[in-house]
Amino acid sequence: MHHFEHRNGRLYAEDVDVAALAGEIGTPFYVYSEATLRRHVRVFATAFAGADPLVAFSVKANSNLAVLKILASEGAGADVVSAGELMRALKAGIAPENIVFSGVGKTGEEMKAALDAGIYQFNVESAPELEALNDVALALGKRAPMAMRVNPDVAAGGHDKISTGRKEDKFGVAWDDARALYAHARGLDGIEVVGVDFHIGSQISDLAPFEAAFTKAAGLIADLRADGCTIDRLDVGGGLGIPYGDKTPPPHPDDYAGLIKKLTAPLDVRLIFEPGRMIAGNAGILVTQAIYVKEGEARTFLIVDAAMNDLIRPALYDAHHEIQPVLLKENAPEKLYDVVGPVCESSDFFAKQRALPEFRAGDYAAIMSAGAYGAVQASQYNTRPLVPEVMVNGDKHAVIRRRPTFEEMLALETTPDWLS
Ligand SMILES: Cc1ncc(COP(=O)(O)O)c(C=O)c1O
Ligand SMILES: N[C@@H](CCCC[NH3+])C(=O)O
Repeated sequence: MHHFEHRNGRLYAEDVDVAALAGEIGTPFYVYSEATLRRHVRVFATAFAGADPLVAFSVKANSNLAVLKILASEGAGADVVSAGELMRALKAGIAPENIVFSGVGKTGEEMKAALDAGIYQFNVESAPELEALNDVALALGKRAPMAMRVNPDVAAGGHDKISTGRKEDKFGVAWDDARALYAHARGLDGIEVVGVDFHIGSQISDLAPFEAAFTKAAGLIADLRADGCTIDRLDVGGGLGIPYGDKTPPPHPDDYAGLIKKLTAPLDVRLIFEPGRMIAGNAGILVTQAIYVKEGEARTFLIVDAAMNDLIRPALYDAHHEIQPVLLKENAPEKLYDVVGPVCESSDFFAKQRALPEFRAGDYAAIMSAGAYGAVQASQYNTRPLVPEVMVNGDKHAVIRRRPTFEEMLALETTPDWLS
């Protein structure tokens, strides 16, 4: 069941008419479906009923407090990568014992905040980070629960810029160093070794890399246990791809969960998942309005009011997003468009040479699958206000982040006194 679909030629977000919403909110804006978020996070609860995995939503994918609150109400935890994300997760009501902290550059201050909060686990990514965590924990008179993020050196991920599990990527501890580093960690009084962690990339389109990484991790767990480490947890990261409408769809989340379940059954570990895109990606769309249709010499440009600063995925990763008219017109001819924004960059595009039903200035368009890595990666480039985010639930809707005023956008800036 899809929560963004046309009924009688009009796009609905659940039971909310998107064109009416656009009239009320003003374009561009993001819309999220609460029902979709809930359905996606329940995949794990269903697949692992009775096994009590921790589903730590990767907050970087969509960090809006309302989104986090919805996921928290489903029992989800959070995977955070900064003090800011930690603060959001706690504020949304996610219990500290359901929070894991990832990232290659955690600062001492961030470690302290997380230790004070009493989070579940630090995923440590290097030898110097391990020392720093030990020092911070000792200074607080605490022991930091620690899993090492190991780099299994498997290639996975939809795009070079989002691959993370290869030797040349900055993430994780080199496979060959892991065992020695764990042995060292065991001797540190500020560290409590609890598990093993990997995360191999994002928008992964088949299950083979997960199986490869998992098989290596299982071997490591056996070695570490033989060395005398207590390994009770395995964090398998995130990374499962979602259908964006261009390529063969990635495996269904049920199949992914099934594979992990089968592989981990003999291991006797508590599983931690860090899904981001899988939960939020297809729970959101970006609604925009055509400003002009420009007939160029070689192309027809559909110039819309959303831009790369609102959704940077096409510019950054050549990502494909489906584009749909919000209101379908009967017998509209198809035309080839470059769909672009108003920002002064050639990389400001949403689609190139895309066949779409004919658009006119003023028509609304929906950029699909924009719920993950959309609003969170937005900027105010060209002094464009961050666009509002709206949550729908059945026929209800609420603005969950409003558009800032220009005064608010400038409020942090001051002119040096020698200029006044
Ligand atoms: C450590 C970690 N966990 C989880 C995720 C979430 O990934 P995804 O949105 O692909 O599920 C990421 C981002 O790739 C990450 O870096
Ligand atoms: N931001 C990327 C995914 C990166 C995942 C971060 N760990 C995307 O939009 O596809």
